[in-house]
Amino acid sequence: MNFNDLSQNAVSDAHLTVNELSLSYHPSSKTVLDQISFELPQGQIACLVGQSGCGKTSLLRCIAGFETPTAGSIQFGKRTLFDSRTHINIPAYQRQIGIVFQDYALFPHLTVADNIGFGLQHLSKTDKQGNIDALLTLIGLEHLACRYPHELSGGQQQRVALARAIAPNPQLILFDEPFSSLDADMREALAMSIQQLLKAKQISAIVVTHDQQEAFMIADKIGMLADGRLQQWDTPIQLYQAPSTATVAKFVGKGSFLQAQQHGNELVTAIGALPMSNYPYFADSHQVLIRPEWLSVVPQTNSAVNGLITAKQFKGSHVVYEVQLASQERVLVYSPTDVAILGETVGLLITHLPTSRQ
Ligand SMILES: Nc1ncnc2c1ncn2[C@@H]1O[C@H](COP(=O)(O)OP(=O)(O)OP(=O)(O)O)[C@@H](O)[C@H]1O
Repeated sequence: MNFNDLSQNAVSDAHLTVNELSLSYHPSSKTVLDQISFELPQGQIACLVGQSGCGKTSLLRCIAGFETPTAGSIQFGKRTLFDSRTHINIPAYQRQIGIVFQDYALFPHLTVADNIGFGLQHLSKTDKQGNIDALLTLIGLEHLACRYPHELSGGQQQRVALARAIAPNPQLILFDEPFSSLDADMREALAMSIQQLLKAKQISAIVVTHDQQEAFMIADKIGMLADGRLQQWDTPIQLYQAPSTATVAKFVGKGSFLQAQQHGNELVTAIGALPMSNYPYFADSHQVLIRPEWLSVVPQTNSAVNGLITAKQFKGSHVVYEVQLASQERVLVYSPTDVAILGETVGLLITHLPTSRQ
């Protein structure tokens, strides 16, 4: 059986729209989700990031149908899954959404093949076996079909969990920290193979992760939550280069904040005047964000802006310098080579112009 046959029932109308979704677990308790709105076109992968307790899992559980939001709506293609105004609330088991949890949640008494085939009871024996074989091939575990979950590694178990979620042919799969119990190499390899698999099948996915690098690697869109509010819903590059709030800027990636005074189209800072349209500027605090790779450490004589190296870390592929400016502000700078020693006075150049903010 060709694996493509599995997607023959897929409808193209699988656009997820979450509109002004709010949630409080108890009427008197605080708002856990506060008017969350975003859209996810079919086949796109979104990652939810944010501090512990910001509401990532709660949002996933609302979409899955495990929690009842206090207000708002969830539309998936032509189907309304939830709408507080019209009192529509499709039960979880009828939402046709796949779910993959952190702990795999495989059935321990079923083999790999039977775990994958669990949601395919409605098919004939031949069709069911065909689907299971195609999925086993897809996840590269044909040779382990008869094993039980406890006889598999963590990565293998997670691949079986994914195959089980894909088997009923959902158009959306929700992942809650799917790779968190795996080691770094395994995480990266599995994240990439799952991304390819989802893309090949045009399955949309929402992935809750603590790992920003993982989100950058697999996401078409990243949603950053803080205190139950969606701070930004954007491409990974935009989130990194043009964070819309200081909260996002502080959470995503590394960087330094410098005081900035706006003069026309420029931001005047201790490292010079910067074109305002290119740099993330937070007007309420008069601060501009400078990423470490936007600057270079050069000999003192090569720049009008000087600073003192106050810290230095060798990271293998690059060196991280902390440079104290005349204003007493400190900036981080990445350098591909080791060019200065601790306590040395160096020059600083702005060598990279971030892409224009949209
Ligand atoms: N069943 C529940 N009843 C009451 N409060 C809850 C319940 N589940 C979660 N909360 C609260 O809702 C808030 C958001 O929790 P949630 O698990 O969604 O956050 P999270 O971003 O997924 O956190 P983490 O990254 O630690 O998993 C927290 O303050 C949490 O204590």
